[in-house]
Amino acid sequence: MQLPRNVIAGPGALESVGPICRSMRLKGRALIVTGRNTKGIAGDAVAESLSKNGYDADFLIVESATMENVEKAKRAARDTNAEFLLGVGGGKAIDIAKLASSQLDMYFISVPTAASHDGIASSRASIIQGGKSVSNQAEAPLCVIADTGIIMKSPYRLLAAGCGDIISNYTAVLDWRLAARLRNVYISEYSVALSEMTARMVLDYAHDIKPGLEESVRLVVKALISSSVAMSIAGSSAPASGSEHKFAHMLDQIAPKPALHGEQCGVGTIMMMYLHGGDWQRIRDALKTIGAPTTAKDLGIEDKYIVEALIKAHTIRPERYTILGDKDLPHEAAVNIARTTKVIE
Ligand SMILES: NC(=O)C1=CN([C@@H]2O[C@H](COP(=O)(O)OP(=O)(O)OC[C@H]3O[C@@H](n4cnc5c(N)ncnc54)[C@H](O)[C@@H]3O)[C@@H](O)[C@H]2O)C=CC1
Ligand SMILES: O=C(CO)COP(=O)(O)O
Ligand SMILES: [Zn+2]
Repeated sequence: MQLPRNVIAGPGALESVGPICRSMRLKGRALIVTGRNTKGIAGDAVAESLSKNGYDADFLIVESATMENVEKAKRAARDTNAEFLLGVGGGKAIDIAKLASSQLDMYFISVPTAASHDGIASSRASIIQGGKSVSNQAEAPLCVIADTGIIMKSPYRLLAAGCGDIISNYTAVLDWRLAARLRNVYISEYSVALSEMTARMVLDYAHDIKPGLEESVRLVVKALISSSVAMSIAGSSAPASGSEHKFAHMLDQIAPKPALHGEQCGVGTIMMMYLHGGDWQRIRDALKTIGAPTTAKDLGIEDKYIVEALIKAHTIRPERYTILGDKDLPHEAAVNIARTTKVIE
């Protein structure tokens, strides 16, 4: 089980990046893997904090979470003689830096600029390989430094997406239990308990998650970290990624303009909860209350892609058995799932 050694979350946390690296006795140059926008939002401030504490740093700008970009990050780290990496930005920059540093045997520090995903502190990296999303084992970050002041200023849409990524733990756990019964896969009850508790916190406090509220940011950031930890305890993403994630990853593959990861996972959770015979209306109501998408229209994705993603979702991570089974869904069944749950009209 691998967990971060230090987790700092609070307003102004970015200033502690340099001092934390000192306290962790890190040596040498740093490579900051970040996005085009997030460099200005946080990357430059991270470099400044490092510099004040005697560290030189180089930047690598990345956009998509592909294996090519992981290789690019590894090359950049070698070319600049970096000795540790920081991922500064959304889930994609963090996953690229996380996997590159694991493969290079280097320390990694996670600096999220948005509360949009639960990969902040996990030991997993979701990377597109051969056109498909693959969940890779990686090392958990040495430290997580989440500046809630910066996250507070990020678009509310990102925070609402993070809630969708957390609420998806409900169906992920149902799928995991199903796979344990049908396929005899290992299940960690500690991980299940943490994963479900985290999702329940967001569901129960949905009314308190609103734009412009510091408390909302704090609640969601803590939930994302504990969901990450549930994955690290399990040693897999099973407690936080099941059929609803397969659906979301398939949409990323086929929709001309996919929505945010967490938004797609939230909509997937409504439909997969219906398939599991659970209270899908409660999931839908909570997402609505938070202001997260609940329909194809909200996602900005045409109905036909929702149906196609449902039919083919089982082909993502075929080794992870879920309620979607291991065959294409009949077209009519997929339409029925999406219509009954009001995802499509
Ligand atoms: N490794 C793991 O355990 C997990 C990995 N993931 C992966 O993470 C990715 C999804 O993460 P996202 O953050 O949704 O995607 P992302 O990294 O593409 O970020 C979404 C957008 O938010 C912008 N952004 C970030 N911070 C901002 C700020 N402060 N102000 C304005 N804009 C800002 C980014 O520039 C980007 O345009 C997917 O690839 C998903 O598979 C998701 C959950 C868990
Ligand atoms: O997105 C995730 C959990 O929220 C990561 O898991 P996968 O990459 O296995 O889907
Ligand atoms: Zn996710």
